[in-house]
Amino acid sequence: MSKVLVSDSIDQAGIDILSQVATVDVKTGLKPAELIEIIGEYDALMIRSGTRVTQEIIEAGTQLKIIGRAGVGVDNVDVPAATRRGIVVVNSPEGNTIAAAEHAIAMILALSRHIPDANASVKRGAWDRNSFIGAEVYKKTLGIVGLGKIGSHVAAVAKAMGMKLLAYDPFISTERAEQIGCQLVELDLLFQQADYITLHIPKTPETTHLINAVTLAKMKPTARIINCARGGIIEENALAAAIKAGKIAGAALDVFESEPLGESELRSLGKEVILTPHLGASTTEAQVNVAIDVAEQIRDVLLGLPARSAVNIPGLGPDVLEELKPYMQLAETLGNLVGQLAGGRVEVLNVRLQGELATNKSQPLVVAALKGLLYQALRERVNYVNASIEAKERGIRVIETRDASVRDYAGTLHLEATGTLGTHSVTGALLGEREIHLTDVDGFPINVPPSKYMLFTLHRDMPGIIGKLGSLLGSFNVNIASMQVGRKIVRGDAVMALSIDDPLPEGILDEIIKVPGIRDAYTVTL
Ligand SMILES: NC(=O)c1ccc[n+]([C@@H]2O[C@H](COP(=O)([O-])OP(=O)(O)OC[C@H]3O[C@@H](n4cnc5c(N)ncnc54)[C@H](O)[C@@H]3O)[C@@H](O)[C@H]2O)c1
Ligand SMILES: O=C(O)CC[C@@H](O)C(=O)O
Repeated sequence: MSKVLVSDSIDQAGIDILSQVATVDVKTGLKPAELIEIIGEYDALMIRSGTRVTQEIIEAGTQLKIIGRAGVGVDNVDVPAATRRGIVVVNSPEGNTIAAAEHAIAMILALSRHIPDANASVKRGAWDRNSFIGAEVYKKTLGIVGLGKIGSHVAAVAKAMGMKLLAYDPFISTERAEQIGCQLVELDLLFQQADYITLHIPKTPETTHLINAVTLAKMKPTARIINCARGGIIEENALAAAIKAGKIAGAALDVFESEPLGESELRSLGKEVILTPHLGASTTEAQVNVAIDVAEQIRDVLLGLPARSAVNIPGLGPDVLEELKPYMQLAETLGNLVGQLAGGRVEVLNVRLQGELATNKSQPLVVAALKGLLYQALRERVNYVNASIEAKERGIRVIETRDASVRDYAGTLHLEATGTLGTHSVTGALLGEREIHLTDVDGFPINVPPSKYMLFTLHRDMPGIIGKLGSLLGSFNVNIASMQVGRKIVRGDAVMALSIDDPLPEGILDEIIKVPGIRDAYTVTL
């Protein structure tokens, strides 16, 4: 049975799902060294934001197949390191959207009405109504930086509160922003006009320290900043200094450059600053959502099924996957076949996607073809996650072409591998939407379903050659299941494709190429 380590607290609903297929150990609060020591026993790791999955941990996780992040951000996982090791990284892109958006709204209101400090003063026994005069949000301008899932929900709620909405997001259209009720503006204008600025962007090199001394100086002295996105988007010392100097009115932060928050100027500030310990996703509903979402994906991957929200398998969303599944199998089989025909080190793989495959949605087929191509070298170590990287590291150049015109099939895939021992090509298609057929080998038309053990010959089309090959195989006790010859002209060059019941015994290939008329022979195991 597989073993799953859960190293941050997650909802029981997730544990129940994992327990269907694995032994689940919940060990929270592990130090990095403790995690490194035990991770080698586990097939899957499930985390929230508390565990930093570094390259060292990934390398120690020799059995790891999947890392599941019960939440959106995967910035606490070294995704490139996981990708190189062929480990799928999955998240829950939508499970905590509402929770995080509502936390941002709560921060806006709490900041405007000084709720945390007013509450604390009453609990201390005071009845001070003069120190907590607030501000209304009605008719104020909210600047939303990042109009994705969370930013859009914040917009909807803020609109209902009567706020005017400005947004900055270079990756969404003006029409989309208008649908959400936002005016899309440049970042500087948003900084200059907003009474509240709320951040809903990922932390990337471009967004790191987006809020700094220079950008803070552009804001109104009455502006308040809310960050429920990621620590590090705001330069915290510059923010504290701006608030102290009265350059802006306040800030509410849920996330910090370093978590847990250590020594910080922000802690010393008064009611103009609200700090929460990364609670954006901490609702019962969101925790159930993300735990189920991610546990289901871990369960599926451990059962050999694909994950629906893998962050490191390009273009393999659930719809695409469903549609492409039979073609993925075709691509993998053809990759494996052409890799074995090519023999030595492959340097260039030409992938031609034809007919209905000539769309951008077919990108995962190239990955599947590479996975097949590298299977002989890497066996189970190659998968959809690392196939492209492994190919690149081996210097395999992939050339992709698309051709919408195709005659006999809805879609065909043609692979041509050029390597140290020459060039070989195969073409395949699906029959009845699922059954794989080889339709061409090295330019010779054939029509055979691939089988586990196959023999291909390149020979001269002449009387008696099929009989001679049949007798030779018979003398080695090799049973032929099917045989087909593909030729372009009568008595010219031809290809023979044989399905055989067992692997070809050692040494027989040398005998086969001694048969007059046979120029080459290749055996493959698929
Ligand atoms: N506090 C929490 O507990 C909590 C919970 C959930 C999500 N989050 C964080 O909230 C953030 C938003 O999450 P989401 O689910 O809405 O993500 P999302 O991918 O749906 O939206 C992010 C948006 O940011 C935009 N964007 C990217 N780079 C940008 C840039 N340089 N400038 C402006 N816009 C840019 C993208 O176009 C996208 O529309 C993420 O950082 C996520 O990790 C925090
Ligand atoms: O695990 C958490 O509670 C935080 C989650 C949040 O930051 C996310 O990115 O989804």
